[in-house]
Order: sequence, then C-alpha cells, then structure tokens
Amino acid sequence: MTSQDPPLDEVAPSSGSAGPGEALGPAPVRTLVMDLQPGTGPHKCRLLVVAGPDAGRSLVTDKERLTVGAHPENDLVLVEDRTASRHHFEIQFTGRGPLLVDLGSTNGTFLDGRRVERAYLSPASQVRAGSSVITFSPVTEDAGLSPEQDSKLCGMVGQSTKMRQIFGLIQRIAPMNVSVIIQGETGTGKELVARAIHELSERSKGPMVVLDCGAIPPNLIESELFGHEKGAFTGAVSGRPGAFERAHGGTIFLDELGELRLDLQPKLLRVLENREVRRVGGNDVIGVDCRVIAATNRDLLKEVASGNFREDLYFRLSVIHIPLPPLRQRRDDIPLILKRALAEPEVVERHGRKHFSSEAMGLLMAYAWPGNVRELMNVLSHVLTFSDGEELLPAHLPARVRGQAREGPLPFNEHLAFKDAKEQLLENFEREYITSVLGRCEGNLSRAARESGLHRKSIERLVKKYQLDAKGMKPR
Ligand SMILES: Nc1ncnc2c1ncn2[C@@H]1O[C@H](COP(=O)(O)OP(=O)(O)OP(=O)(O)O)[C@@H](O)[C@H]1O
Repeated sequence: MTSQDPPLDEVAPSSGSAGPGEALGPAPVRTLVMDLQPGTGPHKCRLLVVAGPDAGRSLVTDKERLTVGAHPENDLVLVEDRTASRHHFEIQFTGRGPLLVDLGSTNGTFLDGRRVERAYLSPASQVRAGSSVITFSPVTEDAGLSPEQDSKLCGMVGQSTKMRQIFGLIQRIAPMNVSVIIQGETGTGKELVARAIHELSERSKGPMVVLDCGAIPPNLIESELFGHEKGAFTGAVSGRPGAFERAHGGTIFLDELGELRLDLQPKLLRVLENREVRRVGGNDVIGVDCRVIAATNRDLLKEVASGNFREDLYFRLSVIHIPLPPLRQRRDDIPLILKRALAEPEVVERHGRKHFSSEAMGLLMAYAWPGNVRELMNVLSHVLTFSDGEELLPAHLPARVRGQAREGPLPFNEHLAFKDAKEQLLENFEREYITSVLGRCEGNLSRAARESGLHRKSIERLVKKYQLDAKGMKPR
C-alpha cells in the first residue's frame, strides 16, 4: 500500500445478522471452520450485540480468548440483559478456528438457533445468550490479508495493493455462500466483483440475475423482484417469474440497493428470512434458493442512521462488506487496465497496436476519474476513435482529462444586460454540464444524479428544460 493510501479498513467480513446459511436456500451446515491463518497468533474479531437490551454494544479485540456475560470482568459485558449468566460463553481462537464454548450458563448458548456447548463459529454466526443476540465477525486487517499475487481476477484488472487484497478476499469468500454488500462509487467495478464471486462459487453453473433497483420504475419493482400473476395489475397479460425465482440455484445481484423504496424493504427482508416469494397477485408460496449480493454507492450505515434504510435488512445482507476504492485512490491500476484493454484481440484487430506516450499517461494518472473505471474505458474508446498513429498523445485525450476544460474566457454576451447575460451563461453551462454528465453515464439518469451530486428530479427537470434526448446519449 502506498503511503497516501487511506487504510482499507473494512475489507473484512463485517458484522451481520446472518440467518441460517445466509444465502437463500436450504440451510448449509454451520460447522464451517474459518480460515483465520490457524496457529498464527492473535486474531482480531468483532462482536456486535444486534438484539436485546444491550443492542448496539460492540467489541473489537484480538485476544485469543474472550468472554461474554453479565459480570463486569467479561470482555463483552451484557450490562442490561438480566437473563444472561454472569459468565455466559467464551470464544477461543484454536488452530482449527474460533471455538464457541458455553460456560455452564443457566439458559444456554445458542448458535444460529441451536443450543450448543462447543461449536466452531463462521464469519456470519449469530450467538444468543439470554435475550441478547450477538454477531461474530472476523476483522482482517491490511497486514493480515495477504494481497494476491495475481493482477487480474475474472475480468478484473488491478495491481494496486488494494485491488489485490480485494481479489484475495473474493477468492476467500466466494465459496462461503454468505450475503455480500459491495460498496463503491459508480463505475468502480461492483458488478464485476459480484460476477467474480458468482463465478468462483459453487453456484457458478446456476444463473446470475442482475436487478438494478435504481433503474426500475417504482411501481414495477415489486413485480420485478417477486414476479406477478396474470391480471395482477393493468398490463400484466401473463404471469412472470421475478428476479428471485429466476435466480433459483444461482445468485441474485441487487444493484443500487440503496435506492430500494423503504416500504419494499420489509418485503425483501421477509424473502431473505423465509427463502420464499409470493408473486404479486398470487397466493402460492414459491421456495427460492439463491445467494444474495447487493451493491450500493451509498454509505448504507449512514442511510440506516438517517432512517432511509432498514437496519435489520442491512445486517441481514451485510455479512461480508467489500468496499471498492475509487480509481483515484488506486492510480497505479490505471496503466495496467489500459495496457490490458489495448492488448484485447478485438482492439488490436480494429485499431492496431497502440500505446500511450508518457505525457498522455501522466495526464491520465493525474485526472480525478469521477466516473472511475467506466470513465477510463470511455476515455479509451474516445482516444482510439480520434487517433491514427501507434502512439496515443495528450492531444487525443478529452479536454477535461487534459485539464483544459476550465481554460479560456467565459463565453458571455457582453451586449446583453448583466442579468440576461448571466442567465444565458448559466443556461449554457447547465446544458453543457448535463449533456456531458449524461453522455458519460450513457443516459442513465440515476447514475448521472449520483455523479453530479444533483437530485434525480433536478436532472429530469434539466433534461426536459433543454429537451435533451437522455436515452440516446453517448460518451463524448
Ligand atoms: N478492475 C477492473 N478491471 C477492468 N475493467 C474494470 C474494472 N473495474 C471496472 N471495470 C469496467 O468498468 C466498467 C464499469 O464496471 P461495473 O459496471 O462493474 O461498475 P459498477 O461499480 O457496477 O458501476 P455502477 O455503480 O454504475 O453500476 C465496466 O466496463 C467494467 O468492465
């Protein structure tokens, strides 16, 4: 990791209230032994009380043995829970993984709903002591998570420490069948990560169904998720399975989960808990077996705090939390991504062998990439379209990458009154800005809203005001 890189603090299985098995489907055996580098010394883990009178209390520790109970001597003290024993249970980090041991408690210790005396914990485990439910999650720090040597994984390219750590994490968690939340700005590769997890899992032969919660009209999202029966609403001329049904035996990828309406969130939670769906307008209950991977560009914990996202749904889904860093925080990936893209057989066949001059590469490395890897790819297409020779030069780059977008005098009409000139200038700016951001986002209004920081409604208003054809927008 380079010195200016902020720490990769959440590349780790995170707290989650995983239900049995976590993926939708028959509960898998919960004796999974964590690959926590057995025998390599202390292990950092987090305990979070997710239910009961002490909910919200948490502990992050790297002790090899930690205890939980009502007595103040415990590492995690259940202060308010009168039904917890003084010394209720402990977790020992053994050579085989984290071992949960009941300490002769009065009411027993329950692991994922089953009373246990000794049992190994998995990353998503839920332990109940008294009326407290506690999630266990290992915290793998930078130093502990060895960066994979490979600079590519399932179509993803990256040589930065951060990306290689993420490749390592993907390989570790793919077979685990647990829910995953991928968080990152637009264009950082969240869908690619989801695809990699699917491909490297035992579900790879099953379908991967992608549902963009932000792109579906609000009145259709329920039927898109759960399906509908014929006649369920106007226009439902035939029955149709929803995304969950179609993902049976595979993976469902819920893109832009943060955009999911609050009133639909309990319905989604119910599907995750019961592993069954009921189509809109239908009575039958249909069992579904699929792994859930969700992506968001929002900080969902902040959304939870502000009441826009349900906490129970967040904890249900966020068993593993993968934060994808923006490209500007892993600039050392830029040359490799470009090199690999230029070496693609269809690119070579179409454009011949090309490479960037060092000046052009310098500009590419200096640019902020608000649209991340997607924008980088769009810039590459632009460059390939406008260059003839083998060497790709600064002149071939779009003005914004050359840092010239803001150069030159302001194009106002000095013959107009100040107020009118200002209005005209502002309108020109608005039209140019919206056209540019929509082009970069290929006409996707939600994405354009996120990239610009404007509300989607404001984008819609501007599209209407300037009569822009958002659907036909292409990167410029
Ligand atoms: N590490 C990478 N290596 C190569 N290509 C990448 C990488 N990351 C992203 N891309 C490419 O960038 C584009 C955007 O990726 P992707 O759709 O996965 O991003 P996203 O984060 O899901 O975007 P959004 O939030 O807008 O849905 C795709 O063309 C993808 O192939």
